Formats: sequence, structure tokens, C-alpha cells
Amino acid sequence: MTHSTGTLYIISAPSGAGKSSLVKALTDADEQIRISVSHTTRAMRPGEVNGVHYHFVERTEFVRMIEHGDFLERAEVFGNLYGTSQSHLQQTLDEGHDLILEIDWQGAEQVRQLMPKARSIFILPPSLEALHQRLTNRGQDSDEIIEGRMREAVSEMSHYVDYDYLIINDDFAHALDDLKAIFRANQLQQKRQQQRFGKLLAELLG
Ligand SMILES: Nc1ncnc2c1ncn2[C@@H]1O[C@H](COP(=O)(O)OP(=O)(O)OP(=O)(O)O)[C@@H](O)[C@H]1O
Ligand SMILES: Nc1nc2c(ncn2[C@@H]2O[C@H](COP(=O)(O)O)[C@@H](O)[C@H]2O)c(=O)[nH]1
Repeated sequence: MTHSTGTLYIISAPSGAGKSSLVKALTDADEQIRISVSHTTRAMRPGEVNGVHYHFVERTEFVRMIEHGDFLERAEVFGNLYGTSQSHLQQTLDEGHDLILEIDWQGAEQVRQLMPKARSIFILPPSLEALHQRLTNRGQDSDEIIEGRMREAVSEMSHYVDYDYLIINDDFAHALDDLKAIFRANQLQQKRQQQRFGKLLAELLG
């Protein structure tokens, strides 16, 4: 019996494009797919839970973790530090789960170097106006923070060309279908490769 490992997915988007909402809807519908919980020095938003949405840590603790080599990737985004801890990442993939990293373009570049088989998806909003509206409607950030995120949005979006797939999140259900199709196609490809490998192994072992 051959064993297949899961696929690592990088998902990036300008803040407010709907990345976390789409990823949550995807993983609610498929328990085989897991989401990596990042570390951050950002202040907790109302309703966020430590260890669920992020591991919230002080900057000194984050720096200690950098020095200890704990992060697969890390970046400063909107003045806060964010990073993906190595712990459990390989184990989750070895257990056969697909794993999603919701990270910015700087982190994506680091992960591509270290794990070239990772698949990457960029999510775009239909327009900058819609993006601004979504950040405002989310009702979790001050006007100042929203303006800062809007200033960074165009620069973040300019990196979409480096990604394997592009999804425009205009109609939510449509964008979710696109996301599901990417995962499904990859799962089928993995299964096919596993079958080929199993057949080859059986032939070799007689
Ligand atoms: N297709 C859509 N149409 C309208 N609103 C949407 C759509 N997709 C997501 N939203 C809403 O936009 C807001 C931002 O979504 P979300 O928090 O998922 O964005 P994000 O990309 O994960 O942002 P961040 O990077 O800041 O975490 C939420 O209030 C969400 O409900
Ligand atoms: N390089 C990384 N970027 C990350 C990580 N976790 C989140 N992010 C990026 O931060 C912004 C803002 O997130 P928010 O929760 O404060 O709204 C988000 O859009 C991601 O691109 C990470 O571990 N590494």
C-alpha cells in the first residue's frame, strides 16, 4: 500500500479580498484540508481566539522564535510581524492532509524557494472600491488601518503573476467553486500518480 502526502497551498490576496472567508468555506466542506495557524504580533480583533485565528505573541517572543529558527517563512506586513511555524507542518502533510498557508507575497516567495512543489493561488477583488467596501463592512479595523491596507493593496496585487492560479472574488459562490475545482483537480492528479506508483511497485516486486 503506497502512502500519499498532502499538498501545500499558498493563498495570497490584498487584505479584505475575502481570502479567509473563502478558505473557511472550503475547509468547512472538506475536512481533509487543513489551515495553518500563523503567529503574529498584531493586536487581537474582537471575536478572534488565540490559537484558532492566530497565535498572538509579543514582538520579543516572535524575535526569539526567529532566532530559534522556528519559522518556515515570516514577513512584516502593515507594521506587524507574521510567520508560519515549522512545527506540525510536515507532519500534517505526511498524514495526507492538504495544508493551506494564508500568507502575503513576501512569505510566498520564501515558501516557493523551500518547497517548490507548493501550489499557489492569488485572490483578487473585483475592484479597489469593492475592496474598500469589504474592509469597511468587516467592521474590525479603524479608518486609519483601512487606509493603510488600501495603500498596500496595489503593490500586493502586482505579485499575482507569480502565482499558479488566479481567482477573482466577485460573486462569492462562484469564487468558492473555482477554489474547490483547483483542490479537486490536484487531489485527482495526486491519486492518479499514486495509482501509477502502486502499479509500478507491484510490477517490480513481482
Ligand atoms: N465575494 C464577496 N462579496 C462581498 N463580500 C465579501 C465577499 N467575500 C468576502 N466578503 C467579505 O469581505 C470581508 C473581508 O473578507 P476576509 O476577512 O475573508 O478577507 P481577507 O482577504 O481574509 O482579509 P485579511 O487578509 O485582512 O485577513 C468580510 O466581511 C467578508 O464577509
Ligand atoms: N508572510 C505571512 N503573511 C501573513 C501570515 N499570516 C497572515 N499574513 C498576511 O497578513 C495580512 C494581514 O492579515 P490580518 O489578519 O492582519 O488581516 C494577510 O492578508 C496575509 O497576507 C503569515 O504567517 N506569513
